[in-house]
Amino acid sequence: MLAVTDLRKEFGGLVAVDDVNFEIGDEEIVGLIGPNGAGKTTLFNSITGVLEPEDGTRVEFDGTDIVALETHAIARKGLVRTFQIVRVFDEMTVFENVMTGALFGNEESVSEREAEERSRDALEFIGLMDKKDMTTGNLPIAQKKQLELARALASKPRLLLLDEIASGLTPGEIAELTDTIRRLRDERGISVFWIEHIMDAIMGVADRIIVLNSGRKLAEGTPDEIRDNKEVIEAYLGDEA
Ligand SMILES: Nc1ncnc2c1ncn2[C@@H]1O[C@H](COP(=O)(O)OP(=O)(O)OP(=O)(O)O)[C@@H](O)[C@H]1O
Repeated sequence: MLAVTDLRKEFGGLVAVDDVNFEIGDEEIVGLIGPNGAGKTTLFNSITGVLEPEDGTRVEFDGTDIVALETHAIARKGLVRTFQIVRVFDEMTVFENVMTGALFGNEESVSEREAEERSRDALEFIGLMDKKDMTTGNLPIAQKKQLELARALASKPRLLLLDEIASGLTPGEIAELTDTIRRLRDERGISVFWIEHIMDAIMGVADRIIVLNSGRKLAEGTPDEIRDNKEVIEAYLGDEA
């Protein structure tokens, strides 16, 4: 579904992402972890059109080169992301927020009625239907994150990029969130590529983990393989020292 080849991004003399290669398949949940400054956010930004990667980088989504495309054009193709800092519109209701995803996230134009149907479906799937008329600014953080997921779902994604969606949540809220993410894959066939610092959140649900360190891919494997990987452990210990 997503094939990234020789992804490179420099800031002045600093190589933030250093010729990284990987693929994400259909109905797969892939975690992206690594110490602070490893290049995770830069990698996400380079895939989603926020940053322009260096020449030689190839990013193919369903066989189409998306490197030169703008963020909204990439989203319309079905590659949708959430942000580390939640970006819902606080002054709108929950339902209005989800409608923005349903109306603007799709390649084909969607009627108001169809958008409303998709929004209702997304809110029901995520479990937020009873909050649909609330002003978003009044929601607690866990529900704002659910709302971000609902809005993304309403735009009919094929691949969802999640940026530290578990941060700031209690263990109970994290368990609920990971359950929702697993259902997105199992029941809706959506692939997930997920940056996360909270290991308990990502290790329990990911099929595969990619580890970045100093811009390079340090390791890739199942959660169990990554937990036992000496180089990965050392990279994290170095981060804490
Ligand atoms: N806009 C920028 N200009 C210059 N340097 C940048 C910019 N954005 C990121 N960097 C640098 O690129 C490197 C990778 O940063 P990035 O934010 O991608 O790491 P990260 O793995 O997401 O870190 P964290 O886990 O702390 O969010 C860091 O050295 C960072 O200082």
